[in-house]
Amino acid sequence: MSMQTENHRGRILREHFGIVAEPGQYIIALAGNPNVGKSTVFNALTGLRQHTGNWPGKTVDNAQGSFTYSNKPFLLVDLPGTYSILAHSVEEQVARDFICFGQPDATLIVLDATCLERNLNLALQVMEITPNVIVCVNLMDEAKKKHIIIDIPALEKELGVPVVATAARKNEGLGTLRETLYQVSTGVRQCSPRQLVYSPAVEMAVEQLVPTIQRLIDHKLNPRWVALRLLDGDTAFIESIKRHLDLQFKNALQEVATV
Ligand SMILES: Nc1nc2c(ncn2[C@@H]2O[C@H](COP(=O)(O)OP(=O)(O)OP(=O)(O)O)[C@@H](O)[C@H]2O)c(=O)[nH]1
Ligand SMILES: [Mg+2]
Repeated sequence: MSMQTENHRGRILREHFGIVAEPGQYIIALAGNPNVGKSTVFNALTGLRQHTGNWPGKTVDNAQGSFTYSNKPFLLVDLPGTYSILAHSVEEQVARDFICFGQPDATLIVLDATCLERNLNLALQVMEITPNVIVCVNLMDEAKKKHIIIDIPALEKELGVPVVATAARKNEGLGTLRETLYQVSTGVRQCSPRQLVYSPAVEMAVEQLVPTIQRLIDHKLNPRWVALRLLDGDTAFIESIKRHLDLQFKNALQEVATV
């Protein structure tokens, strides 16, 4: 990555999200349903190197913590616990906007091993936004107690992104998690997340919108995801684009949205 891009990215992060990142630090967003052990994972990875506050302009907690792995610096950003990131609440909006516009190098999604099916909804949503996803199946000790067996390699194959099993409270699986975060953030390991396929009518509309969106957004966002949000009539998303991207882009995108 060029120095110019890195500086530009750093500036966007600091101004809009209150993220205090050092130059060269890899940024990892930490997402998950409420009460799945996100903060436990966050604490296990960052120890005491953390600071907390609020998201700018919101009464939503913001925790950031740093760690070093293989001589590379990382900043972990703990997002509010949400079941979805379709921005139906302020927490969902904060999580969605950071994953979309904060341009983290990777997004770590923590899932509860005892109710995987419900938790996978959020993982699939994030996988529509960004390819750099790592799934952490936490609470493996609780799953074991309930005789729930999870085939991690099969899940990894189905999802197309790395899956790591952990019991964060017992500090189990954290070594593998660190190594996987390192590999995905630095680009050593490429992910190819499975994409949801919608009805033929939706897919056809997406196909028609994508080339125009691609031209307008200049690789800033995943065009398929933007097309899906526009087709969904997601006005909150258009508001977020207004806040986070430049005016020229905003006006052009609104024209696309009204076609
Ligand atoms: N048995 C077990 N308990 C865990 C594990 N990870 C976290 N916990 C416990 O689960 C509870 C919730 O953990 P948190 O880390 O606060 O979960 P969270 O996702 O940050 O919760 P919210 O921020 O409220 O959404 C706490 O009591 C943790 O000690 C684990 O791997 N095994
Ligand atoms: Mg928490």
